[in-house]
Amino acid sequence: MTTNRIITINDTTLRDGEQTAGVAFTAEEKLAIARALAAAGVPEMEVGIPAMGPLEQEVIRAIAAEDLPSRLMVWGRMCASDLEVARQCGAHIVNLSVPVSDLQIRHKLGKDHRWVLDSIRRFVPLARDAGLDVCVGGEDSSRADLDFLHQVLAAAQAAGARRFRFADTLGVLDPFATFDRIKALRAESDLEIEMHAHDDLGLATANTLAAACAGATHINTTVNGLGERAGNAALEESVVALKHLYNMDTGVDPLKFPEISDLVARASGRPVAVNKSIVGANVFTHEAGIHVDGLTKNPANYQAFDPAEIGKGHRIILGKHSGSSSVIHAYRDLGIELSEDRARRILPRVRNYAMAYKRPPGFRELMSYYLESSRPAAS
Ligand SMILES: CC(=O)SCCNC(=O)CCNC(=O)[C@H](O)C(C)(C)COP(=O)(O)OP(=O)(O)OC[C@H]1O[C@@H](n2cnc3c(N)ncnc32)[C@H](O)[C@@H]1OP(=O)(O)O
Ligand SMILES: O=C(O)CCC(=O)C(=O)O
Repeated sequence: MTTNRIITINDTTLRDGEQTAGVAFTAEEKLAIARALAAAGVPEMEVGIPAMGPLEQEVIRAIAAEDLPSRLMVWGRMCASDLEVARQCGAHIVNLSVPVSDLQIRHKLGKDHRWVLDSIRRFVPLARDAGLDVCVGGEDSSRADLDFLHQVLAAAQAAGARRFRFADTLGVLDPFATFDRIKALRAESDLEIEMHAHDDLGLATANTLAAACAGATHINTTVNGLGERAGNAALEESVVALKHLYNMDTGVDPLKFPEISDLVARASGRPVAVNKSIVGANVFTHEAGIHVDGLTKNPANYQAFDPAEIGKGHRIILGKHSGSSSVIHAYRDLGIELSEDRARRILPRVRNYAMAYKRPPGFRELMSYYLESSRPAAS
C-alpha cells in the first residue's frame, strides 16, 4: 500500500476517555495529559465539556492558557446554553453534538428530522460568529438513515461547519459497514469527516482504520483505548497500524507511547493489561520455543513491527513452552555457553519449574540445573 495520506488525530482521552465510568482526572492530571499529548505531536485534542460547570471550564481554560501546539476542541450539545459556555473556554473548535438516528431523535429528545436540521442551521452560524471552528457531532450516526445523514452533512456545510463527526456511539458497526458509510458520505460532501468509534464489539480500531481508508480526514482516539463502556480506538494502535498497514502519517511520535500510556493508566486508575497491543508490558515477550528460535535467527521471523519504534525491545523468558534454543539463550545472558545436548538435559527442569511455580526459573535455579547437568547421569 503506497498511500502516504495524512490523517489528523483528534485525541479525546480528556473527554470521552474521562467518561469511562468511575474515572475522574484532577486538573493537574488533565494538564499533564494535555502536555504529554502535545509533546507527542498529537495535532488536536478534545479536552472537556464546558456544560459540566465552572470547574471543568476552569481546567479547559488552564489547558488553553498553556498555548500548546495542538488545536483544542470542546464538546457541547447543540443548544444555546452549551454553546454559550463553550465559547468562553479558549478552545479553537466546538463539537456541537446532536443525535442523528431516528431512535435517539425520537426516544431521547422527542424531536424529528426537521428539528435536527433547523438546529444545525441555527447553532452552527452562532458558533462561527463566536470565532469557533465547528464540528457537527452526529451522535449515533451508525444507526442513522443514510439519506438523512446526507442531509445533515449538507446542512452542516451550508451553515459553515468545517467537519462532521461520524459517531458509532454504541460500537455496532464492523469495518466493512464503516467503510461503506464513510465512502458514501465522502462521495457527497466536502466536509472534513471525523470517525469516532467505540469498542463494544472489539472493533473500534479496525473501524477507525476502515474509515481512514474510506476517506475520513480525522479520527478520534484515546490513550490505552480508554472511553465510555468498552472504550474508544486506542491512540497507540491507530497510529502504528495506520503507518504500517496503509503508510498513512499522523505526525505522532510512537516513542512517547509508553510514557503517555503509564501517565493515563495512573491518572485513570485503569491499569493496562499486559497483553494490550503496542503498550502492554508483555507484548514483546516470548516464551514458545519455535518463536524464540526463529526470533534469535532473525527478529523479522516473529515481529509485526520493530519494538524499537516505541523504544522497546524483545524479551525472552523461559517457561513451559521453551525449547533448547531458549535455554541456550538464557544461559548466554548469564555468560555461559551451553552445548545443545546440555540444553536439552536442562530443558525438562525448566519446564517442571514453570509448571510448578507459574513463573520462569531464576538465577539460583538455573545455576543449580547447570551444575546438575555437568554431573554424569546416575547408573
Ligand atoms: C454519546 C456521548 O458520549 S455524549 C456526551 C455525554 N457526556 C456526558 O453526559 C458527560 C457530561 N454530562 C453532564 O455533565 C450533564 O449530563 C450535562 C451538564 C451535560 C447535562 O446535565 P443535566 O442538565 O442535569 O441533564 P441530564 O444529564 O440529566 O440529561 C441530559 C439532558 O440533555 C438532553 N440532551 C441530550 N443530548 C442533547 C443534544 N444533543 N441536544 C440537546 N439536548 C440534549 C437530554 O434530552 C436531557 O434533557 P431533558 O432532561 O430535558 O430530556
Ligand atoms: O456527538 C458526538 O460528538 C459524539 C459523542 C460520543 O462520544 C459518541 O457518540 O460516542
